[in-house]
Parts: sequence; structure tokens; C-alpha cells
Amino acid sequence: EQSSLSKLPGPPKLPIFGDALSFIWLTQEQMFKKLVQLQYLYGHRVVVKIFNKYVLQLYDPKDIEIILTHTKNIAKSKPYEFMTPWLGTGLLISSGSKWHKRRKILTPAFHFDVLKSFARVFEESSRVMVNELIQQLQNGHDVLNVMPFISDFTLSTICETAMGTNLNSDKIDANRLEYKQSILDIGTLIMIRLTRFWLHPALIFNNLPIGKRFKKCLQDNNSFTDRVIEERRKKRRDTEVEVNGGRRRMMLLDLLLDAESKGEIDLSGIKEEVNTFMFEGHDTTAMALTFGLMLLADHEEVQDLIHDECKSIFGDSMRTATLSDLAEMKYLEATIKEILRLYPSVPLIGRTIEEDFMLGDIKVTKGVEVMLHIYDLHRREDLFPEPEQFRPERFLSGEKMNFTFIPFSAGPRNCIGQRFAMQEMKYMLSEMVRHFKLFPTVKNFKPTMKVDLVLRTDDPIRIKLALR
Ligand code: HEM
Repeated sequence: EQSSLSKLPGPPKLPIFGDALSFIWLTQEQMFKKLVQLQYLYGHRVVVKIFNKYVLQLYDPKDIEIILTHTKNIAKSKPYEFMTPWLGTGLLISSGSKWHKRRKILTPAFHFDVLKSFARVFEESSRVMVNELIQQLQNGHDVLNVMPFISDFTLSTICETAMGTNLNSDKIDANRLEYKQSILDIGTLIMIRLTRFWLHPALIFNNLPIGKRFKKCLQDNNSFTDRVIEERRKKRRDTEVEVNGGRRRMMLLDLLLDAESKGEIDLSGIKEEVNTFMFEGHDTTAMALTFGLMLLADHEEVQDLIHDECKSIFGDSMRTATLSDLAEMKYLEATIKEILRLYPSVPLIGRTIEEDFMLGDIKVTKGVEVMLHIYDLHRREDLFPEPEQFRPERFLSGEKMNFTFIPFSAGPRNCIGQRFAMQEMKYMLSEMVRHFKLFPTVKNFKPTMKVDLVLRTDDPIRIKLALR
């Protein structure tokens, strides 16, 4: 049955192993490079065989549309399994009726009115970050690795909005660094495990030093998220009026705690969702903002256009932005899209096929895995002329991009936090450009990407700042 796939182009295959041996021992950077090369070597539909399993690699919008709009084939692919000791089967990883039920419980947490009520937090957190950077400037540090400042910003906003917990005033603040480090380590360990097939069985992995390190990371991670849950539970008891006030009930963690009292979810269910949202809700936007500031620093003309746009909205006032101000920031919105085209925080997603379907004239059968290459799709020269060039104007015409531009995926399993993320990024980037001029430390810097849980690089992103 799978043999119709064997006719598709792909790397040469060995008996028994297929292509498995060519992925062994690769570093995360080598793996990234290898996956990018596949489409240039073999075209937009590539078949890789890992032992007896076909893994179809797709780079074409029409094929990607067929997969993403399929209402039954919503199960994630094998590599996501290595994340389950950490994220359980929370919204990102679950499938079938569990996924449907959870998505229904959590969707109200991203309602327009709820996002509107978060404006103050996005606003204040952006200001806090800007003030920290001004402080750094005053202390003589004008060249900064911006990543740690940004991830502090996105972590505190996800805690204060979705989780209703204020990081700065709580003792959990001390665990923040440990939490962020644990996510980096978890990513690295999962990637090591992926490229060494003998580490795949849990029984082997868990009993080796690498499995023990993994377990320690999970403990560090959970000690932070458990406290976030506890803090909110306490506050709810203390401030019952606030809970019945209506609006507050819509906060993500409150919805989960409400579902718990109705018997729809248990504590382990709450934990898997809190872990999922704390990670997906801060790391993705942090990486997009980091690459975004790097691109802005390299393109003074783009900064100036954003600044002009802000000036036309705010005049000379340094007042804080409202949601209707944000709606007017059309050029900034196009800039954010262009950032996500070049650096989509989730560069690659995967599905396991549960119901046979046709991909054009090719039958794809149950059990096949499919990888959708968002990063490579966004850099196709025929879809985005001069794809390496950073040009926000591409997104100004308002032309529909359909499945050629999918940083948030699409279809039933698209990103639930998409509007949250856009709003957060608009607040932060507009605040930055209103206060600072950014300069590159290396002109036209192209960081070396690596395969990880989100799009990452080990190269520090250093930017020179000056007050505007
Ligand atoms: C720039 C920021 C972001 C990008 C580029 C992004 C991208 C994505 C993508 C591509 C997916 C599909 C994953 C897959 O199919 O495996 C996804 C799913 C998801 N995202 Fe985001 N995301 C961002 C921000 C956020 C934020 C801020 C939150 C939460 C507040 C969030 C929560 C989630 C969740 C829970 C899912 C799983 C949804 C489901 O399967 O029902 N994301 N995201």
C-alpha cells in the first residue's frame, strides 16, 4: 500500500534501515541544514524512509493545504511523543476527542474581549522592558544580547494574562531562570534522542544518564508551573468576588480550574495544559521578537517607517497605545508578518495519517507520517521573489496568501494563540521603535539555525541601542 510513495523522489535508501543511518549523530545545526537541502535536491514532495516507515516531506502550498484542512487527520507525528513526558497530551499534542474537548474548554480564553482586557498587561510589560534597556544604556551597556530581556517579557506576560499570576511580585520569580534553562535543555535532549534510534524506547532512555538529566529538567520545569497553578488557586479563594465578576472567569487558568470543579478535567490535565501554554505562549513569541529586532536593526528604513506610522497615531505624545491605536499600525503588522515569514517560530510541523487520502494522484495511507516544512515554504523563490530579502511591503497589498504563508499553521489545528501573539508583538515592537534606534553589530547577519522545539540559534543576537 505504501508503495505508491516509494515512487516519489528522495535520498537513496538502504535495505532494512532505509534512510535512518544518514540522520544518526547529526548535530541540531546539521539536521536543520539537511532538512533544508532536501527540497533543493529532490523537489517539493520528498519521501524519506526510516526503517520501514515512510515520512513524506512536503514543501508545496497545495499539498500542505490538503493536509491542514483535513478534518480527521489531526494526529501529531512520532517526534511529538518525546515531548509527552513534559507536556503530557495537552492541547498541542493530544488528538481525537480529547483534543476536541480541550479546544472547546480553552477557546473562550482567546476571545476578542479577553484579549482586549490584556492590553494593560502588554502595555506595562513593554514599558518595564524599555525601562530596563534604558537603565542598561545609562550604565554604559549599549550593545546587548536581547534574547534574555525579551524572554523575561514574554514569560511575565503569559503568566500575568493567561495564568493570572504576577511574576514580579511573587516568590516564583526566583525560579524563572531555572525554568527558562530547563526548556532549552529539554529541547536539546529531545533532539539528541531523536537522532539516536536506540534511545527511542522509554525503558532504555529513562535508565541512561541522558534520561536522568531529562527527568531533572522536567522537575525544574514543573516546580515553576506547579507554583503558578497554586498561586492562582489561592488567589481565587481569596478573591471570590473577582471570580464572579464575569470577565476574570475567562482567563485560561480560571477556565481550567472551573472545569476541574465541574469534573471535566483533573489536576494532571490542568498541569499538562499549563505546561503547554506556558511554553508555547512565551518561547514562540520570544524567538519571533528576537529575530524581529535583529532584522529591524539591520533595516533602518523599516524602523523609520514604523516610527512615522507611530508619529501619525500619537503625535509627539509618549502616551501608551490602546487597541484601536494598534489596529491602525498597518505597516508594523506587515513588518511582523515579514519577520514570521523569514523566521517562523515553529519551522516544521508533523502529522500521522489516520485516514487514507489522495495527494493529487498519490494515495497516502494510514500510518504514514507527514512533515510540513513551513520555514522552507516561506523561502521559496517562486512564491516570494528574492526570498532572503526582508521586505515588509510584500504584505501591504492585502493580497490573500492562503497556504503560502502559514506561520501559525492553518485549519482546525491552527495556533490558538495567534491573535494573542500578534497583539503582544505589536505592543512590544512599537514601544521599542518609539524609544530607541537599533543598529546591527554585524551587518546582514544570518544566524545558523538549529532544529529544536522552536526555531533557535546558538549565535547570540547582539544589537546596539541608542535613545531616539
Ligand atoms: C509568534 C508566535 C507564535 C507562533 C509562530 C505560533 C505557531 C504555532 C503553530 C505553527 C502551531 C501548530 C503546531 C502543530 O501543528 O504542531 C501552533 C499551535 C499552538 N499554539 Fe502557537 N504560535 C505562537 C504563539 C502562541 C501563543 C502566544 C500561544 C498561547 C498563548 C500559543 C499556543 C499554541 C497552542 C496551545 C497550540 C496547539 C493548538 C492545537 O493543537 O489546538 N501559540 N502555534
